[in-house]
Amino acid sequence: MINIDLRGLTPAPVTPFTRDGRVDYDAIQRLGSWLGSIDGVKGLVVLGHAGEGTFLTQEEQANVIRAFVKSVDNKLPIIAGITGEGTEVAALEAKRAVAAGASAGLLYPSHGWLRFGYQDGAPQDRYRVVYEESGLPLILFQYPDVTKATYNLKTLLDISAQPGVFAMKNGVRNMRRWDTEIPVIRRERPDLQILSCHDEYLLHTAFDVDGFLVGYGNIAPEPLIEMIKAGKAGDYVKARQLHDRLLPVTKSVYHRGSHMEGTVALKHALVARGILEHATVRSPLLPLENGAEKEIHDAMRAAELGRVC
Ligand SMILES: N[C@@H](CC=O)C(=O)O
Repeated sequence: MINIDLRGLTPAPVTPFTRDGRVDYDAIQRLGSWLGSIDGVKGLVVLGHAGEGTFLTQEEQANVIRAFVKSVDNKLPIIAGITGEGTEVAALEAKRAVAAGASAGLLYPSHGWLRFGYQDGAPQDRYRVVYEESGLPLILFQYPDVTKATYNLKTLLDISAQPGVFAMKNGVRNMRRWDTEIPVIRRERPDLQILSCHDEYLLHTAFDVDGFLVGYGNIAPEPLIEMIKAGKAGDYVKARQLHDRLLPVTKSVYHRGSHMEGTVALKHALVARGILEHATVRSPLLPLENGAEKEIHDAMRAAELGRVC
């Protein structure tokens, strides 16, 4: 029995860097302790896309997990992105995450699948082996329908029935699939926690989920927690108000050329909140174009997301 409750907001924190590119552990402490202090935040997923997890060395990955565990005083589950390409490599990564104090893992698809697709049964095997070898409880990660790494309904049902899998982060971004598959998954896997990661479509998915697992949770945890509550209550008017309030931020962070740029934008927005001092990222991320920083700060002001420290 896995005892991790993510029914609420689970932000995926960025990894702050110093200006010369080292991991900034003081900033992790500020970010983690702030997020961890907010009622309705249920856990943190570190080393994900927003966390630039694949840009870190193995030693840095372990240290980042440890630093976030410390930042929340061990009171919230710290969940590690597990991204290794090969299944055995991912299992070793999961074992290192356990040793560093992670309570669970968000298991990414093997990267090559994005381009080439996968053999039938390979995703099920990946989840089985990583769990059996590491003992790390796992979140199933559904990639967008436009990628070849997306899982069909049968694969989702198979994986979510396997030991160790307790939640699904769904970012399918195909509303036909969302509308038809979520009810089936709910019916067939009633204990599975279903979390939306549609940063740019949160209003549209809020009514069907147990919570959000999003990079967006770094910068706007308070209204997102309200939106999750409104979704659960079936209160469209309230959810729509929150969506409209956040729209300038959504546009300036997530309507960019690439979802990857969202990570750079998140760091600018965290400067606006007083948590970070600058938006340094690691290659292959690059600084945003001239004017983007001001646009993001203006949007944060318009959405009444001010400094917290
Ligand atoms: N929110 C994005 C990026 C997260 O990893 C997604 O949909 O997967």
